Amino acid sequence: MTTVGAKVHLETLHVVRVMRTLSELSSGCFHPVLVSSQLLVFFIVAVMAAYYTLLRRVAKSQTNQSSLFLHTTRGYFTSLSTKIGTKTLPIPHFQARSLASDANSISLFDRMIEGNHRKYYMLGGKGGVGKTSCAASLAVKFANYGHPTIVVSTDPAHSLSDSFDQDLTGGTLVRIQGLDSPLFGLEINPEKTKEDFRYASQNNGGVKDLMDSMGLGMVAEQLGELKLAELLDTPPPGLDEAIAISKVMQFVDSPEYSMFTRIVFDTAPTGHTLRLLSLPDFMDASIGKIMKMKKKIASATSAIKSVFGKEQPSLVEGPTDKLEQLRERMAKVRDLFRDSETTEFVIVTIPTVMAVKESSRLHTSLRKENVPVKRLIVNQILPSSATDCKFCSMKRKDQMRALDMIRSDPELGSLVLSEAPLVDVEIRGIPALEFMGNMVWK
Ligand SMILES: Nc1ncnc2c1ncn2[C@@H]1O[C@H](COP(=O)(O)OP(=O)(O)OP(=O)(O)O)[C@@H](O)[C@H]1O
Repeated sequence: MTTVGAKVHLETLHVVRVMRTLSELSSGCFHPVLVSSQLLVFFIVAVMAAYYTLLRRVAKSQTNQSSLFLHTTRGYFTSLSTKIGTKTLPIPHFQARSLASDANSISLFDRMIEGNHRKYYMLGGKGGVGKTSCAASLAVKFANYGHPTIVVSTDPAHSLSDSFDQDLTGGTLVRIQGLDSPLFGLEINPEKTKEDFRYASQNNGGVKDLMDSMGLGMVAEQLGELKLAELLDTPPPGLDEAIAISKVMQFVDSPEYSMFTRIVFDTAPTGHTLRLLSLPDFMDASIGKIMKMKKKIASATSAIKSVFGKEQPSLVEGPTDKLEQLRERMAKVRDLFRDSETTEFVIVTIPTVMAVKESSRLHTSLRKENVPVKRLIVNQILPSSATDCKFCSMKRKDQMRALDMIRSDPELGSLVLSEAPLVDVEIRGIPALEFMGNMVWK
C-alpha cells in the first residue's frame, strides 16, 4: 500500500471507529431518567466532537490539503430587605393561579402571564446593560403571579447568584428563598461539565465504575477512545451553547420539570446567544452528515465483505437509533425557539449609540432566525429630574438622542418599548428585583 493509501486507510479506520462509537452510544441500554442529564450532554459533545474530528480528518484525507436617581428607592429596599439563605430543596407540586384578563385592555405583561401552558423567555443584549437584573425580576414577577418558574443563566460569566444574592452555582436547580411562590434558579456551569469530560477520558476509573453500575461501561470506554480530553483542550466552537441546549432539551422533555409553566433564560452577551440559537440547526446538519457518512461507509464495507463472502453486521440501522432521536430533539428545540406562542426573546439595551446599534443588529439576526421578538427594554435611563447638575443634564440629552434613534430605527422602532430608570442602588436581592420588575414588566 502506498503512503497516501495507508493514510487514507487509517483515516477510514478512524472514521469507522468514530461511527462505531456513535453507534454504540446510540444503541440500547439508556435508562431515560438516569441518563437524562449527564449522558445527554455527553452525547451532544460526543456528536460535536466526532463531527469536528470527521471534518478535520476527512477533509484532510480527501484534499490532502452617584446618587443619580433622584426619586430615591433606597428606603423601599431597606424597609424590605432581609438576610436570605439558600439551600437545595425538592421540587414541590404547585399550580399556577388562574390568570383571566379582559381581552380589550390587555397589556403586554398580561399576555405574558396568560395561560398555564409552558412559555419560554430569553433575555439578551450587550454586556452589562442589565440582562440579568431584567431576567431575574421577570422570574420573580412570574412566581409572584403564581407561575412555577425556573430562571436559568446560560452566560458562562454568570451573575444570577449575585443578582439574587443567593448561591445558585451548584449546577442543579436551587429553590430561591425569600418568596412564597415557587421559583428555582440554575447557573449552567460549562467549565464543570468540561472538567467532567476531561475526567471521563483521562481517568476512566471513577466514571467507568459509575457507568458500569448503570450498565454503560462500554460507553465509558468508547468515550475514552474518542480522546475527548484532547478535543476539550481545544473545544469545538459552540460547546458552551451545546451544554446550554442540552439543558433546554431536559426542560422540554423531562416529566420532572413539567410543572414549571415559565422558564426564563438569562443569556450571554449577543455573540454567544446567536450561536446558541443557531446551534440546533448546526447540530441537525451535523448529525445528518454523520448519518449519511455512516450509511456510505456501511454500504462500501458490506460490498467489500460480500466479495469475500462474509456477512457484515449493519452499521446503518439499529432498532433504536439514538442519533435520529437526538436529531428529532434538536428539531424540537429549533422549532421551540421560533414558536411565537411559546417563546419570546426580549432585547435589553441602554440609551447609548453603541448599545442601540448592537441591539439593532441583534434584532436583524433574530428576525433572520425567525425568533419572535416583541419588546425592547431600555434600561438605566436618567430620570427627567436629573437635570440640576451639568453632567446629568448633558448625559440625559445624550440618552434622549439615543432614544430618538431607537424610535426611528427600522429594526427597533416596531418593538414595544419598556423604559426603566437608573436607580440609586444596586439591583440585588428579592426586594430590589420586585421593585425592578414593577418598573419594567407592564
Ligand atoms: N436600572 C438600573 N439602575 C441601577 N443599576 C442597575 C440597573 N440595571 C442594572 N443595574 C446594575 O448594573 C449592573 C449590571 O447589571 P446586570 O448584571 O443585570 O447586567 P448584565 O447585562 O446581565 O451584565 P453581564 O453582561 O455582565 O452579564 C448590576 O450591578 C446591576 O445591579
